[in-house]
Amino acid sequence: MPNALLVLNAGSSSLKFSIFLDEESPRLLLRGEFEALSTHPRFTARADGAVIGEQDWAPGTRLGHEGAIAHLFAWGRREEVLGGRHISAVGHRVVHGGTRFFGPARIDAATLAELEALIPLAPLHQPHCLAAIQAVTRTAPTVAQVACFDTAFHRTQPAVAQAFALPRRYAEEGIRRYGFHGLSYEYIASVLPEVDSHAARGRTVVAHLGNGASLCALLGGRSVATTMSLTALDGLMMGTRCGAIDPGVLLYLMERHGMDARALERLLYEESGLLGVSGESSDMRDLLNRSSAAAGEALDLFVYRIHRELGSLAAALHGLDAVVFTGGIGEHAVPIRARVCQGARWLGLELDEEANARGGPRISGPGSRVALWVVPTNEEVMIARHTRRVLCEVA
Ligand SMILES: Nc1ncnc2c1ncn2[C@@H]1O[C@H](COP(=O)(O)OP(=O)(O)O)[C@@H](O)[C@H]1O
Ligand SMILES: CC(=O)OP(=O)(O)O
Ligand SMILES: [Mg+2]
Repeated sequence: MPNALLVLNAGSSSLKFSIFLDEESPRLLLRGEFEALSTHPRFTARADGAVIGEQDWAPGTRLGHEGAIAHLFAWGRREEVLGGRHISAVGHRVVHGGTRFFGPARIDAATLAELEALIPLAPLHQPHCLAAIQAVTRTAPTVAQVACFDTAFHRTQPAVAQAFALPRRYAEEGIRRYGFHGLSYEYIASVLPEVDSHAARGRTVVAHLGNGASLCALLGGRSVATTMSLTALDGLMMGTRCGAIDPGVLLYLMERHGMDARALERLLYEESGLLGVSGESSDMRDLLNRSSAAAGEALDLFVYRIHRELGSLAAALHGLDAVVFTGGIGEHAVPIRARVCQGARWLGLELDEEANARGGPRISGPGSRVALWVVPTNEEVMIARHTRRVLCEVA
């Protein structure tokens, strides 16, 4: 009987998990989430859409990643949950792999120390990924753990796409463009040959529009450019992040508002984007239901920034054969997809409005020069595949 692989994607206040059968093509058994880990924790697990596990803690309970992981392992040991299978390995989404990690890596104390040094490059994500790793080490010290990086897929980019126009010594220190959402792009690249073989061989922009948002230019399925860079702040406007910004703005805020690094970090990562511009919400579904002028302006800017960056990636690809929408917004926000496509008609995008309203998968009209698709992403299955491969190589 195959064992089970646990996949963890740790956020600041949530922990998403999936459990796969540990076999050559890992198959999903169940998935779930812990929400509001430090305020009002709630655990839900589903298999085939049906709820198979639920728990609520009292308001004010600080469960944290450690408590959540202990609960998850104890729950998973129940006979009715995994049928007596035990968790043989844990795969983690780790946002930043820096210059050292260009592929998934088995986690040991030395790896963990290197990943800790990258916290300043991903302050919104990396501490939580590492907290989950440490919690698993304490709860289940003998279980093998593998880190799968959001940065790794972009290592195929040409040197020019990875460079900043700064003095060379900074590049040598690792200050360069990395790019993120790589597990999502890798998954899309892996299914693209079945979705659209022409796009898979050709020039495709994938729009991963979620809470964090970025675009990636794929040439023959390999990343050649992306909108995020050293950190997950660059490029598109996001839920609470500003996206690309004139560095002069930061100098001004330091000089005139006396802001230090911590204050700027909070402003740029947590108080900007849809939340900052609307003053109302960071959540796209919520904003689409609001009628205030500020909410409208936030949506206008979100779409405008995608238009600008889409043009930039089409330039990096010297043309465009397909656009794929994915992520929570890309998969579900019908009006946002419509506005993105309408404003990019000059690039050859012709939307089929009915297909878009249905959610695709193909949403381009018959006359469209550029094929348009909606493809749900699956970062978790990518992590499960990598984890298995790394551990099989080691064994
Ligand atoms: N039906 C929907 N319509 C519009 N937006 C949606 C819908 N479902 C989810 N979203 C949006 O997707 C975003 C979350 O994307 P997701 O990829 O799940 O984020 P995360 O980066 O946290 O994984 C939120 O802004 C949410 O409002
Ligand atoms: C890298 C990143 O932005 O991730 P997320 O979309 O999960 O915030
Ligand atoms: Mg995400």
